[in-house]
This record gives sequence, C-alpha cells and structure tokens, in this order.
Amino acid sequence: VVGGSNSSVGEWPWQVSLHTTLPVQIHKCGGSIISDQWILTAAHCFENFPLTELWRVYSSILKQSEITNETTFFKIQKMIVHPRYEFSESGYDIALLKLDRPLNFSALQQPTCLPSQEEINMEYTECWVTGWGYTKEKGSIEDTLQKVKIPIIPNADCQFQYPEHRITDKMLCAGYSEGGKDACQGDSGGPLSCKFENNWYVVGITSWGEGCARPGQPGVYTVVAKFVDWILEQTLED
Ligand SMILES: Cc1c(O)cccc1C(=O)Nc1cccc2ccc(C(=N)N)cc12
Repeated sequence: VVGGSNSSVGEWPWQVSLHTTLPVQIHKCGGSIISDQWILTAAHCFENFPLTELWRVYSSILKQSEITNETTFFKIQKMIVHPRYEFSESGYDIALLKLDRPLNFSALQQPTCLPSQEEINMEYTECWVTGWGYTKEKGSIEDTLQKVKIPIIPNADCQFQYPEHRITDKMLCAGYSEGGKDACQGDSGGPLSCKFENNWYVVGITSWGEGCARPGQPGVYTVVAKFVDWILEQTLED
C-alpha cells in the first residue's frame, strides 16, 4: 500500500497473508476470510505457484515479523481459480481457497460480508485498501499491515485513464487523480473493504494497476458483487 499508515490489532480481522514456501518462505498475496473455511483472493497470485502444497495461510496477523516456525497456519485443501481467468488485466481475477480445517472466529480472525449483487459501487463512500505490499513501485513487503482510504471512481473515468485496456463492468477502479495513495505489488488478492450502514463488505479484490499510486493511473479491482453467485455455487457445494 502506497501512502497509507499502520493498521492496529484486530482492525481488519478478515485480512489474511498468503505465503509460498519455495524457494524461501515469503508473503506473496493478501486474501479475505468469507466463511470458517473459505478465503477470497486473486487468481493471479497462483500463476507461478499453482500447487496447493506450496502455500500457507496466516490469519490474525498484524506484523509479518510475528510469523515464526511456531506460528500456526492453514494449509489449502482446495484452490478454485475462476475458469475464465487468463491474466489480471483481462478480468475474472478471483480465486477461492478452501482451508484444510475450519478456523475459529475471534476478535482477530472473522469473516467480512459479501456485497449484495445490485450495482451500488458508487454509493460506497468509505473504502479502504489493506495489505503488506510495497509502499512504492520498487519497494518490498511491509512488516505492519498498511491501510489507506481510497475513493471508488466511475468506470468511464477509469476507462479514459487506461485507453489501452478494456475496463469491464466486472472491474472497478479506485484512486486519487493526483496519485499518491494506492495498492501495490504484494497487496494483490487483498480486499477493498467498504463500510456501509455500519458493516464492512469486501467490495473489491486488489488486482492490477499501471505502476503504483501514479497520477491518473488508478488501482483496478475485481468487483466482488459480480461473482457472488459463483462464490456461493463453489462454496455451498461442499
Ligand atoms: C510491474 C510492477 C512492479 O514490478 C512493481 C510494482 C508494481 C508493478 C505494477 O505495474 N503493478 C502491479 C503489479 C502487481 C500487482 C499490483 C497490484 C495493484 C496495483 C495498483 N497500482 N493498484 C499494481 C500492481
């Protein structure tokens, strides 16, 4: 996250950290708890690491430095990448991870709400992006979970700012025209969380952007509301 600040303990209890273990263990992506056994994240996180055995899921973490060999983690029992995903910029950048065992909800780890299906994206006035990603383009993974408040912008404006891309209705954009605040590499898969009538919803999934926090280059997110049917089909089956 560029231009953000440190989160406090339990502020984003649905945020998880996804680590790969080879060649060394490292944070790769964020994700959101949406039930006691399912994590919502981005498909592009698994492009070079499609094997579930390579991943560890850490919940109730504020600092990456809290993670030691003794820290408990979840393994991935099932990885479901959207069948229409090809690459981030073409959309469908969404994936579901089934944990090897249910997690116990607590103040530090609990699910966030899935948004309703109608298009109320523009009515969300309080949205935050969170993650341990880079704080600048040539950055590195942050120790403390970062947060930054970012406004959702109309897709028409976003399309103008990305003339070489097709910004579809399954993508949403968020950013400041002057740049300076944005998600970045390492935040991928994490939530764009919006507070609505005193509840938090995972409205977007951090997906891509040209660089990070550049003026006129907003962050692009998967619109979760467009995939609620798919999410329910995949997760209620089990
Ligand atoms: C290609 C690249 C880097 O090598 C380092 C940092 C960023 C980039 C880059 O262009 N964009 C990105 C690469 C990977 C994930 C990203 C996630 C979000 C955003 C965003 N701006 N909201 C940009 C990303």
